[in-house]
Amino acid sequence: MAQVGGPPQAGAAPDQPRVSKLVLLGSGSVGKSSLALRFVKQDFKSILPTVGCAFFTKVVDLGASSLKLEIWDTAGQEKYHSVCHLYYRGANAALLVYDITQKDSFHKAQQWLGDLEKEFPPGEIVVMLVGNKTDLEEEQEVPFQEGKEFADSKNLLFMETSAKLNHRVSEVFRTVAQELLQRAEDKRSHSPQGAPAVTLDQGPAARQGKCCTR
Ligand SMILES: Nc1nc2c(ncn2[C@@H]2O[C@H](COP(=O)(O)OP(=O)(O)OP(=O)(O)O)[C@@H](O)[C@H]2O)c(=O)[nH]1
Repeated sequence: MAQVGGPPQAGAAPDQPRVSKLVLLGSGSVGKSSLALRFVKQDFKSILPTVGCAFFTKVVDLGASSLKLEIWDTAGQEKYHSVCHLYYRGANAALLVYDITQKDSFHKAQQWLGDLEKEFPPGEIVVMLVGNKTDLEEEQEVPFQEGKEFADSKNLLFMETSAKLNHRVSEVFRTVAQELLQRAEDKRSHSPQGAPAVTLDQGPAARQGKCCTR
């Protein structure tokens, strides 16, 4: 579990990086907090179950541009499920995390997607399916191909990670950040006056090929 933080800032000054809200969803113990901790603090340790929601921020430097991610780490335990939709309101991106050694957690991630689909029109937010704990490959219950096929069928980005071994963790967040910036850029270039866009509403299909490897 991470520390519960205060409310995030609503926006950023013109010289500040664009701010996007990313929410981590998935069953208890799949490694949501560990992924956030690894990405934000380059750390991995035994952590207690999240209560309610924990909050992190990190500026992702993508060379020519950067993006500030507000990372909302939700509690996966069933008893908190009813409050979780409060956290993903206003999200620009979601990571649907499952544990590759727990088939149930893969099914649960699919249910979370159903919840997101009720909240957001198709393609409005960037969604990545993340199969965590690849270091436990010998116990794998959800093959890579099964995760990828599901992600493809739903037009989601997809990666497998190990928060423990720091395998592909930063790639997950950087890919989502890149996608958010790309969509904002696409939106801006398609708007009649070239005005900066606020709504992010294009699907990731065209760009997802680059991030479907272990
Ligand atoms: N082997 C292995 N263990 C991991 C990995 N990621 C997390 N864990 C362990 O899995 C357990 C649960 O991790 P958390 O990060 O608390 O999981 P969570 O999804 O945030 O859990 P909730 O807060 O209950 O929703 C902890 O004991 C972690 O150390 C991983 O990549 N590999």
